[in-house]
Parts: sequence; structure tokens; C-alpha cells
Amino acid sequence: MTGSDQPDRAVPDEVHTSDGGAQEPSLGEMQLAERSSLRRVEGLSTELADITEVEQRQLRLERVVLVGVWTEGTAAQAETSMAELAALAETAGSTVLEALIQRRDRPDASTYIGSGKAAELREVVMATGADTVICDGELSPAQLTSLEKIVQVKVVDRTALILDIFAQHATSREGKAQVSLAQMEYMLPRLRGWGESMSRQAGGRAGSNGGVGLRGPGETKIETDRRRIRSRMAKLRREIAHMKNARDVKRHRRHTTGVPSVAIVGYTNAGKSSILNALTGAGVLVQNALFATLDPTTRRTVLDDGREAVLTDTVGFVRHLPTQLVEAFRSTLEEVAGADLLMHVVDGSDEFPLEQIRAVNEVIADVLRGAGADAPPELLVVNKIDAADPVELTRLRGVLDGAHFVSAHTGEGIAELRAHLTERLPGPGVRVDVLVPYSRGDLVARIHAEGTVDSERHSAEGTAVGAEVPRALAAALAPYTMGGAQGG
Ligand SMILES: Nc1nc2c(ncn2[C@@H]2O[C@H](COP(=O)(O)OP(=O)(O)OP(=O)(O)O)[C@@H](O)[C@H]2O)c(=O)[nH]1
Ligand SMILES: [Mg+2]
Repeated sequence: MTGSDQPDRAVPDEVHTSDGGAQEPSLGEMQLAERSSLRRVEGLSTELADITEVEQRQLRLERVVLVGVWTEGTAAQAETSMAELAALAETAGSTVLEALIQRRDRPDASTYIGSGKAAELREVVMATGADTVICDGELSPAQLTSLEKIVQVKVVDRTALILDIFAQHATSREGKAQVSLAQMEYMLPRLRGWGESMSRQAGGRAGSNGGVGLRGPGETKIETDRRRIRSRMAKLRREIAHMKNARDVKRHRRHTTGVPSVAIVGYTNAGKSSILNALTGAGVLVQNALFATLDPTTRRTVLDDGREAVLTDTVGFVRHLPTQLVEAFRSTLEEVAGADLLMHVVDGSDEFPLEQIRAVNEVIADVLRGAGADAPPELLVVNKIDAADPVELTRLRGVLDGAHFVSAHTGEGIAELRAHLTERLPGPGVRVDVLVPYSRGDLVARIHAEGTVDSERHSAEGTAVGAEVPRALAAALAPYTMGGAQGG
């Protein structure tokens, strides 16, 4: 049993698996099929018909060679980074033919890998018949252009690759708008570079690029494109702000009705959606692919004590998430700021779980700073313990104090996790009448922040408060309970 034997109201029964996800959820399968059928469809609106050359380049990553510059860290870390780039490339739908790592103090200012290595790369491209080179970093527009000149196939960087995946995966209106905005922001300074190499390469590409090739990216064309992109970006920003308002209202309503909320965050592919499914029986898309989830999915569940809670599955994070994306997804990620609890899921079978934790924490801190919000309490959940190395797990148990160790697949630890959530989430609360000494002003502050105060009086001995507070806080307040004042 996974422990998720409470009925879930949001989904039909047949989706509810008791074996923790051995069966592929049907909703997920549908989404999966839909996704692959959409893979090669250019997603931008017709308004952008004139400038989709950039998009089309990004969507045609078919046979790729990866190249990385290894500037710091161990060889194992450099290899992990390349393996991740390969996974990203495959997620975007391409076949990885070859990967090269170059050891340098810093990326070459003009060609990223240096001209000697670039010539070597050209050889590899010719030998393998690759049509794209993907660099493991963010390249300047000039670097992209110079490297393209040498290798003579299109060159794409990690940022463009991630943006491409996001563009393929976004399903909600808000998600799509956010990705478009991020892509345009990325594109804007690169238009000239893309344009120049496009005109050189236009002959090699079929149909869809004909218009561009014929016209040529003259200075005027670029200027017009820029202006169009800018005004489209402004429009998108307005739309996104509007959608965010609607979501804020919904969230606020949830808050005022007192339904506690959990935001599930974590590195991409850590198993966030699997845990949501294991906890609630929801049929959220689970895929061994990066960024399977892009739109926050909220599911209701019934806690062990019969209360309701909502869990929100969020977009996964990755090292060096393009800044344009952090920016664009900020409003979505603000779900994080509004949650009562952050459930941070870590892949315990990953080679460097602590680095994943760090990368995720950086993005969260960034988002919260932007939202001007305090971090909600965090619960660390180490997933995939069925697949993890036992020695590594022992080490993790040592360093990750208070973490829960679970397997969404076998269901191990899931019941305990549910019990912990029940315990930890603010509930309708416990009635307390306490006299808190002035030395514990922190507790009074917490009562105000976490509970509902209905009486407060200052006396010589301290602050007398009558309030309804979450169970955990009630426990902390137990020593200050006023004699005989119980029961209300
Ligand atoms: N062995 C093992 N694999 C798991 C477990 N939980 C999830 N997985 C696998 O890990 C992969 C990613 O799972 P998801 O739940 O889609 O991960 P996610 O964090 O939602 O990923 P994104 O939405 O892509 O960021 C899938 O192939 C799952 O089957 C687990 O407990 N054990
Ligand atoms: Mg997911």
C-alpha cells in the first residue's frame, strides 16, 4: 500500500493505483500522446509569422553534437553536466551523435571553444553528419555567429535548448505566454546573428523558410522585427499580469477558506509528479524526461485526519535555469511563496543530490526575493530510495536532517509522509488560552502570523492571548497554557 487509501475527489477511481505508479496513469498517457503528436508543430501565433525563422531553427534540432567547456569542478561533474545536456537534447527530440568536452580556464571570447577546437568540431560534424551543435552554456550572439561560421551547421546554446523544451511542453495559456515571452527576450539581442546565418543557410532548409531566404534579413527587416517583438512582448507581459491576478484571487480564496497548501518543488525529473500521484492518486503526467511538468497542477487530497489539503506540482528546476525563464515563470513560481509548506523533492538516486538541492534553493531564494515574501517552511523529501545506492542513502540520512526518505514507485515511506503532512499543515487549529512571558515575544508573533487571535491582553507577567493556532504551534505554547482557562 502506498498509504494513499483516502479517496481523492479530483480524479476518477480507475486512475487511483494502489501500487504507487507501476501503472502509467491514463491522463498522463493522453498528455504524452498529445505531446508527441504536437512535437513538430510550430507553436507561435500567426502574428509572428514574419519572425518565426528563429523558432524554426530551434525546433529543428535533429542530429546533434554536444560540446562543453569544462572550467571548474571535477571531471565527474563535467561529465554529469554533459549527460544532463544530452538528456535535455533528447527531451527536445534530437538524437545525440557525439559529445566533446574542452578543458579551458574560461570559454573563448570569440568562438566559445577556441578556434583549434572549433576546427576539430567541424571534422566531427562532417564525420557524423550532424545538423546542429549544442553548447553547454549561454553563448553571446557574436560567439554563436563565429562558431557557426566555422562548423557550418547551426549552433544552439543550452538556454535556447531549454527554451525550446519549455515551448514544446507548455500547455496552459499562461505557460505558453510565459515561454513566448522568454523566447523573445532571448531572441531580441540575437536577431542579427541568427538572421545573417539564416541567409547563408536558407538554401538548405525546406519550405517554411523560403520567405525569409528570399527576402534576406536586411537592416530594415531586423529593425521591423525588433519593433514587432518588443510590442508583442509588452502585450504578453500585460496578459501574463492579468492571468496572474486571476490566479492570485483563486489562491486567496483557498487561503481564506483555510485549506492548507503544499507546493512540490525540486530538480527536474526528481519525481515530483510521481509523489503527487502517490499521495493523491492523481493522474499527473510522469515521464522519464526533463521538464515533463510545466504548468502547475493543483490536486486536492484528504489528509489522514479528514481535513482537505491542496498539493501543487510545479515546474522542475535545473542548474543554470535561463534567467529569462526564471523571470517568465516568476508568477507561476510565486505559487511557491503562497504555500503553507514547500515539499522539496530530491532524486536520491542521482549522483549529486546535494548539488540538486543547492540549485533548487538558489532558484527558490531568487523567486521569493522577487515576490518580497518569506520562505514557507520546507520539508525535504528524498525520493527513489528503491533505486539509490544504500551507502549513498546512509550518507544522505546523515547530512539531511529531518528529511523524509520515500519511493513513489514502491510506496515505501509514503504513508509516513502523509502522516507528517497531516501533522505539519496548519489546520482549523487548536484553541489555546495562553500567557506568554515577554521574553517569548517570538511566540506571540507566531500566533499572529499562523493563527487567528480573538483576544489579547497585556499584563505584568506577559501577554495573555486567546487564539486558534496550528497544532505544531499549540505544542510549542503548551508550557504557557493558563490554568483553568482551557476550553472555549
Ligand atoms: N526508481 C524510481 N523511479 C522513480 C520514482 N519516482 C519517480 N521515478 C521516475 O522518475 C522519472 C521522473 O518522474 P516524474 O514524476 O515525472 O518527475 P518530475 O520531478 O515530475 O519531473 P519533471 O516534471 O520533468 O520536472 C520517471 O521516469 C519516474 O518513473 C521512484 O520512487 N523510484
Ligand atoms: Mg513532473
